[in-house]
Amino acid sequence: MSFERKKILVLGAGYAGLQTVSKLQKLLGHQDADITLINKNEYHYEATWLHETAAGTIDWEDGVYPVSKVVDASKVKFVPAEVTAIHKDEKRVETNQGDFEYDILVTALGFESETFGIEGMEEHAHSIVSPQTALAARHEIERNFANYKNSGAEKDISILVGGAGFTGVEFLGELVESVPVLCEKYGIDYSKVNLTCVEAAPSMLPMFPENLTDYAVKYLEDRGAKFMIGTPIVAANEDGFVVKIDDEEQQLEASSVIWTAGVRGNSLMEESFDGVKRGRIVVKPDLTIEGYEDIYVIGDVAAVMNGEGDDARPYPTTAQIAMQLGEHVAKNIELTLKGDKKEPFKYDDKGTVCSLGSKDGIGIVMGREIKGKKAAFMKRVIDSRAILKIGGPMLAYSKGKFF
Ligand SMILES: Cc1cc2nc3c(=O)[nH]c(=O)nc-3n(C[C@H](O)[C@H](O)[C@H](O)COP(=O)(O)OP(=O)(O)OC[C@H]3O[C@@H](n4cnc5c(N)ncnc54)[C@H](O)[C@@H]3O)c2cc1C
Repeated sequence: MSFERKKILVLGAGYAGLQTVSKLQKLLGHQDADITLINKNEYHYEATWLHETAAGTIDWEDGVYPVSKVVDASKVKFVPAEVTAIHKDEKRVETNQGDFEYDILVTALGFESETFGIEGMEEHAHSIVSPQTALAARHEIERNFANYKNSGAEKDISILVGGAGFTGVEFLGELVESVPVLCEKYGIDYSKVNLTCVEAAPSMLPMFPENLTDYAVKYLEDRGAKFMIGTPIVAANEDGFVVKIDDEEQQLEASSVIWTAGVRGNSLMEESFDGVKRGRIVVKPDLTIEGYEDIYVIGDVAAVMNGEGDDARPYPTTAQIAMQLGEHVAKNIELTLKGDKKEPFKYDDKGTVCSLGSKDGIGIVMGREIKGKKAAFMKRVIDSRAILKIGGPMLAYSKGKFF
């Protein structure tokens, strides 16, 4: 391939950014481009495993690996740095380690917590959006058990989970596994622990049919979880959540409060681009943004539209689509460098599996409903496949969920 050597800058080493780099280094030769990857940490974390870290069913190190395990240093320069500003008209990115210029930019800065302005939520609730926040939640949960007997043991241990969406349900699935272990470790009767999930919407897990949702609820209720569905949280405070029941505000007391009900795209997006809503910008079918042929936006900071005109709706932001977007951007960059036309992105939805701890789950895979052990097995396949696709067989062997 012969063409002018362009500077390609990739921001973020999550599923989208790291998949872009992994594919680019396969598609391009050493002399074809200057590729730089910038990420806040030296490591990549499996964001889809964070609820496991938060509940304490895995160690946080299990869900992370060094970015250097994926990056071919002869083709890609990896810079651990925090992006602080994107100057789209100057083709320049500012970081805490200096400025970087680019010809082609791939923005893949991922998600952060969204509390929808609920009073006190940011201050009083833990979120599950990074290894650090997940670890903080886990430590607080365990502290309650460790201190239970010293505290006079008058009150039950109560854990409140805000949101019965995908993350909330997966987190509860882990909690019903880890809490009995904590009870045993600290000599506490399981009946002294309350696990309550509060959800504003009248139903939960809208991506699954009712029979699968009912299965998940029964599985979790049988193991001690309680659900308060159709119950809006109006505030969080040091005692727990304030909820609205029959138009009356009521305090729910808790020793630990975890908010799982909202994520948004990185807030750097609003500061850098126009027309950004909740950290997400609408991308064109070729995954660039309007007016900027050389800026690709992918992963949780992108609104990738499904359909056309007024009926168009963004696809849900998931790791599955983030990885497909990363691969597609790498292909479009290769095409551009060769002087060819970029191709439109087509999403291949392979389905969704929601885990209920390590041994159970529900899901729809290739259009077929699954539940129980089969779903748990499928989840391990999906988790390990992500590592295989990005990092290859050796990394999947050391970090995947089968060995
Ligand atoms: C608990 C949980 C369970 C989930 N389960 C599933 C699931 O089962 N299936 C599924 O498909 N999806 C799931 N998701 C959603 C999925 O994790 C996200 O859609 C996915 O992580 C998005 O990938 P991304 O690459 O866009 O962003 P991210 O994974 O968020 O990666 C962004 C990267 O950018 C870095 N970064 C951020 N800001 C800066 C900065 N200023 N400077 C430099 N670097 C920066 C971050 O450190 C990170 O490495 C789950 C999410 C959570 C929280």
